[in-house]
Amino acid sequence: MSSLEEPLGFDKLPSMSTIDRIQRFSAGACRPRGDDMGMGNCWIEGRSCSTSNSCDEESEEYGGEAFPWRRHARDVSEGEAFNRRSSSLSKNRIKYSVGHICDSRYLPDHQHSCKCNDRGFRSITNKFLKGLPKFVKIVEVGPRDGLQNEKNIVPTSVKVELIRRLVSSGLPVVEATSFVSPKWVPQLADAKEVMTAVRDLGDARLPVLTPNLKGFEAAVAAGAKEVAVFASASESFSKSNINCSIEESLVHYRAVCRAAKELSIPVRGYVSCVVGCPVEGAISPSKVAYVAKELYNMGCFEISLGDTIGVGTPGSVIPMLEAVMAVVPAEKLAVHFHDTYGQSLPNILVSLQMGISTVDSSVAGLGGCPYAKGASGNVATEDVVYMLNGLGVKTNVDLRKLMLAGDFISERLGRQSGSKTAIALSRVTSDASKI
Ligand SMILES: CC(C)(COP(=O)([O-])OP(=O)([O-])OC[C@H]1O[C@@H](n2cnc3c(N)ncnc32)[C@H](O)[C@@H]1OP(=O)([O-])[O-])[C@@H](O)C(=O)NCCC(=O)NCCSC(=O)C[C@@](C)(O)CC(=O)[O-]
Repeated sequence: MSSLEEPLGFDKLPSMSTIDRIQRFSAGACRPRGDDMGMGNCWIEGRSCSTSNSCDEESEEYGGEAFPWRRHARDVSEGEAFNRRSSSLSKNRIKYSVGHICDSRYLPDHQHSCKCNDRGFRSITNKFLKGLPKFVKIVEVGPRDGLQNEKNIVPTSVKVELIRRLVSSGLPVVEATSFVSPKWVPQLADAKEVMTAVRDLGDARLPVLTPNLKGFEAAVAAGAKEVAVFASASESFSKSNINCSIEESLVHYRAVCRAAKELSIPVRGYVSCVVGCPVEGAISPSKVAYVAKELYNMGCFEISLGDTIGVGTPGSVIPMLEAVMAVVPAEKLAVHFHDTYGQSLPNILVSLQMGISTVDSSVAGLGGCPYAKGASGNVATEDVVYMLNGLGVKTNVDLRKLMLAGDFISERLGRQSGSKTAIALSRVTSDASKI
């Protein structure tokens, strides 16, 4: 490990009390709890510790809402089913590939201390982080959003293997492909073959994009059990992306939702250009709220808000979310950030603080929309998982397996991963192997 990767210079620490605080966050002091996959959550949630001197109920000093938009605590049962499997995989993996060299700060399931008996420290973290959810559902969009913009056609077998690896990393949802016109998106012309090959992968939901009834019917015939429709908050982007106005698209999507309801197929709704449009510039939050509400009213079980060209900052994301949350409940919303300006992680953090607990991301930061000039890749899933691990928020994703999936696709595409976490952690591992 190079000195740059040391999180703090211990020699420069001002006082013993600070050292004490840091030790609580270091490998020895911050042992993961066996019963929760090392994702003990008390320093975020301020509760649930098993030791007598550990966190009790949330610090009274910060009993009020840190963020006015915050919804009430969510049911975390959705992720619990993955816990045991991921836990045992993690332990084996760590011993095998990292051995004793790499300390637990880098372990995928590393979670900072449950022994948070330092009231001052707890108060500080509670003050800034108590609105975070316990569990974040990550919707992996790499095989679809990530690959759709690739110029060279990726072989179907590679797409299928990528999906298989992503699923085996514990991701609960992996968007597999799009049943769109092959003239518009040639890269995904093999949607039927991909879906047919992955339809029986057991452990994850595998939604596909369907812009109209034709796409919906083809998706269902290929075995899709969940679909997504994609509208835009920008009129210009709607026309360039799906060749129709926003209102026309909503007519198509109502038809898809009706057909899906008859077959009990869940439909996710996307709204793109929620902050900015490559043609129109800034998009007003009220337009986003309007489209989101229409999609919600027609039966979409979840609305994903896409910053398609990645121009948002917390300064523009907060008012947008506030407008949407006035018409669609926070627990029905997801955020979908492209990382063009490196703003995705702060945007995600602020979204979580506002009560959202579903985040779209793309392995190795793949991505970009063919009809949004200048749009870069989605936020890398590895970076999201790393941040959430550090915050003690559960995802049930095995970071090591996820990184292997990222290596796999990056090698096939002939380029370095777009994930800073993947690059940094592979450097740590390779440095370690020289010792
Ligand atoms: C919507 C259409 C189809 C309209 O395309 P169109 O040309 O207006 O459609 P049409 O109804 O006039 O039909 C033209 C031809 O397409 C065929 N067709 C018609 N529908 C389908 C279908 N489903 N599957 C396969 N073929 C289809 C249809 O059969 C016909 O074939 P032909 O008679 O010429 O041989 C087209 O514009 C299209 O496929 N667009 C998709 C573009 C796309 O996938 N963009 C990327 C999505 S990413 C995004 O939106 C943002 C998001 C979700 O990632 C969030 C974010 O990042 O912010």
